[in-house]
Amino acid sequence: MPVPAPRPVLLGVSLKMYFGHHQTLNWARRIAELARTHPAVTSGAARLFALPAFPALVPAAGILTPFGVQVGAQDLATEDTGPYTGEVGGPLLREIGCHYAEVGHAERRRLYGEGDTVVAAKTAAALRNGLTPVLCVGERDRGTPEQAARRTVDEAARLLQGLTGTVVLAYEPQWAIGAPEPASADHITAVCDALRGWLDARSERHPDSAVIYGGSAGPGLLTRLAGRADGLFLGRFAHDPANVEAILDEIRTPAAVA
Ligand SMILES: O=C[C@H](O)COP(=O)(O)O
Repeated sequence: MPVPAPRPVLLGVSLKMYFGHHQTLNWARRIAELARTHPAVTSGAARLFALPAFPALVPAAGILTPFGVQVGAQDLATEDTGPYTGEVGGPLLREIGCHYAEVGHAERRRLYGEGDTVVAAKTAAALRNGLTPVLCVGERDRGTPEQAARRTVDEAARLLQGLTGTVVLAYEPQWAIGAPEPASADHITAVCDALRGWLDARSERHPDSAVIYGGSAGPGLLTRLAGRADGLFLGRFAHDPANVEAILDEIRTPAAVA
């Protein structure tokens, strides 16, 4: 039986609300140049995606997608169209070239009161509009890896109940977001292994899905995770493209393996 090809490492970046418009586009140009030239990307060993603020989506997609870097929104409406002032719906996001929509980030839960019902409805909205949800899951308080794994798998199961389609599960322990350091490699791998096992048992419902880690992720972490996560979901440490390059340098390319 042929050996399945290893999954490409998936590196996503959410710019949150950190950058201005021109700053976003300058950053996107640097990332596009990395995607054009870095062997980890050109060999197919790594895939990149970026989630800028809504107004930058169209120009950022114009800069990034020609080099295979997919873009996505940091949020989307539960509804597709109608009288929802200030919201942005999945059909529009799809129309302007989004591939991803992030849902369930801890900041949206904590600051904007989004709970499981809203997060599940946004996940459904993404899937029915052909967008891959980047579904953030993760425990609020620091505990043991076993507790975190149990809680996080339960959360994913709750939020994806009755839904089918490719998803990216972004494991983000809430206590590690905006921190000086990520969670320990042992903690991350225990939870990512549990999420991977859960997804693999549902591969017909959620084909080609990925489990990535976010929460103060930066250079060096992929190496410490030794392939036990499908990639990283980066925040502050991706603001400097040199850090993205350093992370890409950690990924073994087919040429480097041979
Ligand atoms: O969306 C990204 C995560 O919340 C991680 O952000 P951070 O790396 O700045 O902690």
